[in-house]
Amino acid sequence: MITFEQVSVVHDGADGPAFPVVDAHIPEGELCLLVGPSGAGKSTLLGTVAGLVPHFTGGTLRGRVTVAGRDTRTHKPRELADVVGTVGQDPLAHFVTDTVEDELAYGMESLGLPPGTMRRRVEETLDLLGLNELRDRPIASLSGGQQQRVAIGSVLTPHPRVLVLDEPTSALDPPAAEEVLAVLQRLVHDLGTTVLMAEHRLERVVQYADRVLLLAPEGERGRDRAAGPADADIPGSGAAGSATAGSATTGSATTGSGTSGSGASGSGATAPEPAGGGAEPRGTARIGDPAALLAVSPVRPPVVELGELAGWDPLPLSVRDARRRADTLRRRLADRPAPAAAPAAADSPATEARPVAEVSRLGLVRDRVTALHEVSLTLHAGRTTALMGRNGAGKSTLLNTLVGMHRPSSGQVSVGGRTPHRTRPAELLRHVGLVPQEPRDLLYAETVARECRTADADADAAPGTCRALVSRLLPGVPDSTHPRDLSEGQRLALALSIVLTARPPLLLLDEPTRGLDYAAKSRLVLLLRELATQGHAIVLATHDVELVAELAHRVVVLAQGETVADGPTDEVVTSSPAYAPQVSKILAPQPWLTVGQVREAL
Ligand SMILES: Nc1ncnc2c1ncn2[C@@H]1O[C@H](COP(=O)(O)OP(=O)(O)OP(=O)(O)O)[C@@H](O)[C@H]1O
Ligand SMILES: Nc1ncnc2c1ncn2[C@@H]1O[C@H](COP(=O)(O)OP(=O)(O)OP(=O)(O)O)[C@@H](O)[C@H]1O
Repeated sequence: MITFEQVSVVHDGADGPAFPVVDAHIPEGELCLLVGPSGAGKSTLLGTVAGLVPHFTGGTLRGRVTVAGRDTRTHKPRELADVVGTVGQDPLAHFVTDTVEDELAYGMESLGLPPGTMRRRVEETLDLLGLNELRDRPIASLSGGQQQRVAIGSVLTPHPRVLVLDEPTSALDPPAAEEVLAVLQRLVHDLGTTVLMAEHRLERVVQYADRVLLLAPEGERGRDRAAGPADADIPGSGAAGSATAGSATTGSATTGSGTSGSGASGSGATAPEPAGGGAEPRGTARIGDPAALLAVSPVRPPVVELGELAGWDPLPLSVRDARRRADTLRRRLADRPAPAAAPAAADSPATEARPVAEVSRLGLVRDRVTALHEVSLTLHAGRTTALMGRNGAGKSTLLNTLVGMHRPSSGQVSVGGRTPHRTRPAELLRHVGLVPQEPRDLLYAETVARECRTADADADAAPGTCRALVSRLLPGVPDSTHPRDLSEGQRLALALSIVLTARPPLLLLDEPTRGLDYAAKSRLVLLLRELATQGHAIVLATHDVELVAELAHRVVVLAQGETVADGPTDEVVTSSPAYAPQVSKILAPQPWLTVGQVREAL
């Protein structure tokens, strides 16, 4: 259904191709997961399928991409719209109407479907994605996750034969992500829809994949692991990876396109070329069986890391697979001391008790929607708090209120002794910094280098401070690129670095791991732990349960604007399967939450 023949793309002004050569076939009725590190070229490759690359983005496309027999170089996106539905990384950029219901109907209207059919599908989709209550709402007033659901719904209603999805669950709460993936699986199984999807949170999606397209040349795994000192702490680093590498290379050596979805099939057997910035593509991408390719992938979910640590062969892809094999590991762990209650930084007694912000009975009404109700919270220096809860629960609203973007409707907010909405921004900057859900909102300059210089100057930091932070979080972010052209993960790394340059005593991060691969996430964890030990208070609004398990001392769960749980991380995350990290689900009732903790205990 989708065929890539010797495909590569060079962006205008780039000194080399955006990804390794892709030569692969994805049969009808399969879900193919596109896997690769941040900046590996996943979005670019997806763009070639919908015709966005090169028609909208410029750049040079080599080779041939066909969808349902149509060449995407000679067919404009509009001429592919009846076959391909696309959800990009930034739903706001793609909305064409103002309200939820209109947006769901828009694609069908353009295709001229009968009104009765449109009506029925809009209703079905509103139910399927839990959007019924929001049907009349202006899209601009929705939370990030609510918008992402609308974007997904709007491509489902025309029933395209091919769906191209770029991180479709990145802003979704864990139960919503499961619901969306179940819907996609039903389309694949019952209607024969073909899905090509990029996603960083492999723990959410890999068990649904019929095959994996790995956008990292052979040998990349070894290089990635050996990269830098920060990588020492990355789960699974070390020599074990090479032991399983053989099984997957066998899988990728056959050519052709199987239709069964079982076993490895595909192409990519040509000898790997050295990676690097030259004009030649960096090796060849591989397509095949998910387990075989994840064994050699530079990015792998915790369940695979745990499987490798325990020596399981084949490696498990789902919690269920892993639980079946976990008896021996549980016995080995049974007499080991439980991990320390706070999984992150060591407490420093000097800073521990000092509150840096106080929220007291905060209420906030926005356009008649109660976004927050009677929320009380004290944030202490040196502590990391995770804010969790379903899409629309009020997490972003709370963070935005702490930086003065909203005036409380009731109650009080105080940050560093100031009332945020009455404090001048330049003054407030010295007390609190926010990395917003959409990092683009922070970026104004023409190049990465200029953003960094401005950040250093604004924060009175030594020249080079911001740039060093960017490189530490995500090596390889180019200096001269316009922030608009960065990959999602690169843009986030830049926005984070800008805020961190000012070293605010209270650091707020709204969904800080969207677009970040596991290695970048591990580096972020190290950096934030370091800041917590130095006495910064950190609040993360996130749906990433694995990040929470690694980092947070405390978890606060919001539901419909109210606090419904507030306690130590291990207690809160294990009390509900929706918030439990993979390791905890596999080893429950034992207390381990992360692969790192298990490795240390063994
Ligand atoms: N229009 C452009 N001009 C120049 N370079 C670009 C452009 N678009 C993307 N790039 C570069 O191409 C590379 C691949 O970007 P892409 O967005 O495809 O990666 P990705 O795998 O989707 O990353 P992420 O996981 O972070 O979303 C990056 O280095 C990015 O900076
Ligand atoms: N401008 C607005 N007008 C009306 N309601 C709004 C507006 N902005 C947000 N809301 C509503 O306030 C509630 C809280 O939104 P908020 O963005 O804080 O949620 P969230 O917990 O961060 O969600 P997500 O996980 O999806 O990012 C939601 O019901 C949202 O639809």
